[in-house]
Amino acid sequence: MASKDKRQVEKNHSFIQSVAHALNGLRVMLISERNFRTHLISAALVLGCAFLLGASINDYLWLLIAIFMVLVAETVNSLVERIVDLLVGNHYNELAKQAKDIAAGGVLLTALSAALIGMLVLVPLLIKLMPWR
Ligand SMILES: Nc1ncnc2c1ncn2[C@@H]1O[C@H](COP(=O)(O)OP(=O)(O)OP(=O)(O)O)[C@@H](O)[C@H]1O
Repeated sequence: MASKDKRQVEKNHSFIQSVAHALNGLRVMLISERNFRTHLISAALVLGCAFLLGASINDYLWLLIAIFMVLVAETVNSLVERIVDLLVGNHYNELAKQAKDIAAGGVLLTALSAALIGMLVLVPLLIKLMPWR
């Protein structure tokens, strides 16, 4: 139950309403952010590989931390984009550019560290399966 009044501007009245609005935020991310969808698909592929390679609970823990780090960074990036757009609209502004580029840089950092974590977890599992071992 999001809100009966679609134009609600006052505080949420219940925990359920807060969760409903948070879920709506994730729905907006899914619908409007292509990179968020790409990260979700990559995450599903990595978890699928981990399953096929017989990953341990510890391996899944590292992978899940890496995956959620990227997803959270992507939501913060989208949040910054929207706030900047609200403030400056379609006008070029050097601080707006810096704010958006810095937020995107944060996503890049998390994506690079997630790729590193993914390799550190999956490559040893792959090597274990090699016939010459
Ligand atoms: N108002 C602005 N003033 C100056 N530069 C801007 C402005 N809006 C966007 N930019 C530049 O254009 C880039 C892309 O803009 P924006 O982040 O809105 O697009 P996007 O496609 O949603 O990005 P992403 O790929 O991170 O989702 C920004 O990183 C920034 O460099």
